[in-house]
Amino acid sequence: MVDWVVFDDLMKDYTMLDDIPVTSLPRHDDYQRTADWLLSHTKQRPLVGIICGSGLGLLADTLKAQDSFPYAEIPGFPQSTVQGHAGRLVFGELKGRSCVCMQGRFHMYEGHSLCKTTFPVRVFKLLGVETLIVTNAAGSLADGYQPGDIMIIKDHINFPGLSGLSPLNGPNDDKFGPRFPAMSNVYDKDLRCLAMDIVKQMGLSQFVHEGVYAMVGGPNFETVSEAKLLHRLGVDAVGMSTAPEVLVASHCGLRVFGLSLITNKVVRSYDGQDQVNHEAVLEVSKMRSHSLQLLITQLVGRMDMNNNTHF
Ligand SMILES: O=P(O)(O)O[C@H]1O[C@H](CO)[C@@H](O)[C@H]1O
Ligand SMILES: Nc1nc2[nH]cnc2c(=O)[nH]1
Repeated sequence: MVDWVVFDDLMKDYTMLDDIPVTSLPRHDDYQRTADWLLSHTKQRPLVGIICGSGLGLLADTLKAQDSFPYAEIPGFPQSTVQGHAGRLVFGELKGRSCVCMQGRFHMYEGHSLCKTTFPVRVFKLLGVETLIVTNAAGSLADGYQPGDIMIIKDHINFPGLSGLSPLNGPNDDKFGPRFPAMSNVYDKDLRCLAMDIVKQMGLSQFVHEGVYAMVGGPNFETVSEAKLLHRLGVDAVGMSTAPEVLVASHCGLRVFGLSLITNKVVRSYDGQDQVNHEAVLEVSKMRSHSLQLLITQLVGRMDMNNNTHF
């Protein structure tokens, strides 16, 4: 079984790809062992995997016929340390469709290596999941966005990735996917169109946008100059997660859909008094998570199954 303590300790000392201790990277067997344990503890056979962002874990509570496992009980699973991330894997049904839901995700700023933050995604793949839905809490840079709005993620800018921090670093495991995966169509267009259709029917068009998410490393929020830079680059919303999970999902052939709940405006002026903080992020997430839950439930109910063009 992968020894995260030893691995993370080693990773602290290795910044160059050449120096990554290859024997410490999780191997296919490590992911498989966790997936086999889960499959032997639940009758659910999920086709949809959902990752809940900060304060958005209530979605998992709406699953029917639940089996749930604290992360601490799952062999090989990392532990979450952030407030608003309960740390449970919940299996169950949404609209009669079998799903598995992470009530709490892992972030790079917690000190996890990126392959650890994305470990569950490959486990999902081995459970039989075809589609990954990622959600997050994010700050907005786009002019028309308000706290409480929802952004369907059209594309992302992965700042850690652009500077060489990728969960796909190290030897490629061809059993999961190719050495050089394309990312130009990573957020599935059909699912984005279906979501927009559902949004119209729910009468939510005024509050829902489609835009570009940027991942930064965190854990600090942005300086004014960083916020101005992100805005100039065409970023609509910024957070500290999601991109690594999406990379790993797409690499192993999962179809991906992503939603950001806008919890705050990123401060772009030196004159304002506003200061973002995690408690405010959680408060807005909880307040508006119901619409996001309804949207995801409808989407799961209406999406094509066994129709994953990535296979
Ligand atoms: O991306 P999620 O996990 O939703 O959380 C977001 O909210 C936290 C900051 O309040 C950061 O972790 C940021 O990434
Ligand atoms: N980086 C970043 N992450 C967030 N998560 C929620 N809000 C924010 C924000 O304003 N900036």
